[in-house]
Amino acid sequence: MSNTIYIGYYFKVQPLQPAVEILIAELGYAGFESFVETEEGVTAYIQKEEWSETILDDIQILNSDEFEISFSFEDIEQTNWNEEWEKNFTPIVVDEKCSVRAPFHDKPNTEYDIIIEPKMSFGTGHHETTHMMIQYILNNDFKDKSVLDMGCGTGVLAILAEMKGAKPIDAIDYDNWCYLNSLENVERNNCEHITVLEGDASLLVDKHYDVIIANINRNILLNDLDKYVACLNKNGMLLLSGFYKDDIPVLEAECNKHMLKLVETLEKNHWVALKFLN
Ligand SMILES: C[S@@+](CC[C@H](N)C(=O)[O-])C[C@H]1O[C@@H](n2cnc3c(N)ncnc32)[C@H](O)[C@@H]1O
Repeated sequence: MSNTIYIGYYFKVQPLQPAVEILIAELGYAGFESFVETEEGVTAYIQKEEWSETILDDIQILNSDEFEISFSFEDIEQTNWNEEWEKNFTPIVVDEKCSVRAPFHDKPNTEYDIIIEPKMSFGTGHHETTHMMIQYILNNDFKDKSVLDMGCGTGVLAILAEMKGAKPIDAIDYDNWCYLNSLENVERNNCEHITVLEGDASLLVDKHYDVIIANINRNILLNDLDKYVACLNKNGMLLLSGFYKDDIPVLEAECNKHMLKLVETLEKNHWVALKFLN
């Protein structure tokens, strides 16, 4: 049962802001995958196979004189994850319309109520990129649209798309935990139009979608964009996130090559989300 796959770092930060924001952005670049802001600072998780002893060497803010940052870290056993999660997870509400919560939280008074048991998967709404993608889904028409959620994590975005009337929906993730967790969450939220698939963009053969959502990272998006575009219907919409403001020019240029036009940009704590139309 001691199958360790994550390492948790517990950072104490003083004063908290903007240091926590900057720290999270830098850790994200270094390969850390999920973050929970705490009263003292932030807890950050990285997959053990992405970790090395020098993982914090390039985190500039740790050398800053303006902030005091200390940390400890430990292996997170797979079996401890739920406990960690329950300890740290507070429900989130996006634009007063959509809440993302765990099954043990009280039912909120929002139009959309998503219940997520995230275990190892990214996608609780706490991350800026998930938050902005939720905003895009809330603010766009999904009624009867066919949707691809690429890099689905917990399945949170696919689930909201179904709640907004989309169908059919494919939710794809190459990580086995995310695949299994999305299946669970799809069932938990009584979704009927979502097919969860384990794999990557190579699954996109003979597929066609009105909307493609991909919250992954700069390099994967640049690499797989042509495969997404090949299955985007005419008058389609592409929503991208998982990268920083500085990455916009390169992603926009690549999308423009495929005749996609950038029509909206969202930004939160250095992270961005882009909406393209073809
Ligand atoms: C930033 S998380 C986003 C999760 C969720 N969609 C959200 O918005 O919170 C990125 C997800 O993409 C998955 N992923 C990364 N590279 C991938 C690839 N090449 N193909 C499919 N999934 C990938 C990861 O396993 C992870 O679950």
